[in-house]
Amino acid sequence: MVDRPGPAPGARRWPGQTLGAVTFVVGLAWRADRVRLVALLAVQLVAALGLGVALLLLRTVLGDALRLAGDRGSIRPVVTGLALLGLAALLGNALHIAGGVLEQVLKLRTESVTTDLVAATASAAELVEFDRPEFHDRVERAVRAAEQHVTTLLTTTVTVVRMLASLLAVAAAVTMVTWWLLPVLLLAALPALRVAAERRRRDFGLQTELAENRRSRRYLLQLLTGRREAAELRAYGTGGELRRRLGSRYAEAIEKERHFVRSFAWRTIVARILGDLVVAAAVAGVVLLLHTGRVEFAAALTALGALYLMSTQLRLVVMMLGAAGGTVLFVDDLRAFTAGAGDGGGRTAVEPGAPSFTRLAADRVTFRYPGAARPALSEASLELRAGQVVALVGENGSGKSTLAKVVTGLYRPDSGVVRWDGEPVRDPGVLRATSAVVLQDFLRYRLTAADNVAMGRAEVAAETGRIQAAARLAGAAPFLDRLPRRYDTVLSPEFDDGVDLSLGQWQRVALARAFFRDAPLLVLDEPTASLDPRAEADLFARIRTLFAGRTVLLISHRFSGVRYADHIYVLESGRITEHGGHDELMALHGTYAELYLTQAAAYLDVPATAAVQPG
Ligand SMILES: Nc1ncnc2c1ncn2[C@@H]1O[C@H](COP(=O)(O)OP(=O)(O)OP(=O)(O)O)[C@@H](O)[C@H]1O
Repeated sequence: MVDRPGPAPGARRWPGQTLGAVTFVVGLAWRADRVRLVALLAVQLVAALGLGVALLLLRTVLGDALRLAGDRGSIRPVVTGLALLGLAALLGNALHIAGGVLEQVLKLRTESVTTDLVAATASAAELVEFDRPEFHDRVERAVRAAEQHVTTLLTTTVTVVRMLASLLAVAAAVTMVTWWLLPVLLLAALPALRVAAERRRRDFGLQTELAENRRSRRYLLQLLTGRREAAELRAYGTGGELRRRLGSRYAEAIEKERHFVRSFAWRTIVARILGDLVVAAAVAGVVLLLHTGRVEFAAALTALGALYLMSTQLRLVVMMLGAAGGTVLFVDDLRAFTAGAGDGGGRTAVEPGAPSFTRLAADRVTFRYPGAARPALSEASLELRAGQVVALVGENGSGKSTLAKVVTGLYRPDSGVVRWDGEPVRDPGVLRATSAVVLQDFLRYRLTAADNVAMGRAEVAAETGRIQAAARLAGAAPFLDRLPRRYDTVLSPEFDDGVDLSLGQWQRVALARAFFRDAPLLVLDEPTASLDPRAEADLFARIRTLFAGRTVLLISHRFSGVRYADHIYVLESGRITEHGGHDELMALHGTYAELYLTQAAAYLDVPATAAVQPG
């Protein structure tokens, strides 16, 4: 699960980690397209086998050619051998092209499966995770791994399989001549392998360190290029300052990367030279054998060719493993991140006909946001009875939205419980399944109008009739009907034929989404903040008929609507300080009465101080 820290990347030993990452990637490719994966690996093996056969053929052709040169043989076997070599080269090329095509499609399919896995893990994470910077760093790394590293490691794996198989085939072909070439070559690769392992570990550390820098760069770029941001940026002339910040964040990252790359350059050079010295010694060995007459000329020539082939392949393998260093760690990190994806999201679907509650209560709930000095809610209790309209009031930051999110299962309380008909609710998914929320900062999907409504209940077929009915109830139908493509219009000018809505119109669309969800509990967090006075009065006047049969939790600073609620709770610094009906609370002359009269005074032209005087 995402809230498990997972094994610290870089802590496990290199072979185990690499094997784990490769198995994970191959597993993803298998899930994505097993036919292509098997075909691709088969192509690599056949191509490698072909190389070994070609080498043996070369040795025979060379022997025949030397005999022909010494007037001891005929031209026929030479011509046949050369023709067969040509055919092998043709086949090799064809296999190379076929492999490329297979790999391209397989990579895209694997990327799609991996991205979906990351999306599933992020969607299943508890809402509170999104308030932790570490979670965003992990998501950032996971997205990066899904978009780049998984396919890179897949390519590396396929290439390394081909190279290792080629090495084996070539080694098998020359074993009869110079069996000791293989261990010598492996020895030559050792220094480079060591440097690659060290680089891999440090690279991941650097990338982890730079995660926040990358997120901040992405955010700044979004500010500078986004449509929603464009107006305010121009109005305040902030573009230049934001670009300067983007530049300085880039400069920080470049400096760190530059330092890292330089610190490894000389070690890589030394490792290369050491490896080349071992290969040179092997060449000298073959020449010595030829000189002392222990191998014939054709065999020695073939061995030298093979030596060249093997050392190039081995160098490429080491290079690829080195380059795959960070990749392995990123993939390993992704594996830990996505392990157990899908088991933490709980239920969010409203099951038609699901039993509703008679009483839903928050019982002394306390909740603190990650990293916050003080709790946003302290032992807050509230009760919602079926069919009631219950209001939450209080000053900015008093905890109203947080309490609503606890009651609807979006946050788990640190202590206290939510009770359903007296029974503690263990699975917050049940609460999410029972409620529809119109959040203060509701989503504005850059999708069609119909989608914007139907997302209220995405798991059922979006019937046009039901969408339009929900839009009518929310007062959104008149303007949605006038859109160029009616409900099929995309609500964003960033897309062809797309249009934008006014904020008040968007608020009605969000309300329509809640109607479409058709849940027993409705949370309306400042539902009229952007509505005009007539629309606001209309919503409050009709709130009971509109939501008949449902329970409504209303958060609002508009006391004209709040006063008609069945029960009103007043929050102050995360605590419920007063509750009751409007008349009861007015008679108390407490916070509610003060807030109510302050607002009323503004409309009645009465000085607020006079209005809030008791009596
Ligand atoms: N995601 C968050 N991370 C950290 N602190 C938060 C977060 N959201 C809210 N808070 C803090 O929790 C407290 C309660 O916030 P909440 O949004 O519940 O208040 P509210 O009563 O709904 O305010 P408003 O009337 O302004 O909408 C505030 O002090 C706020 O700063």
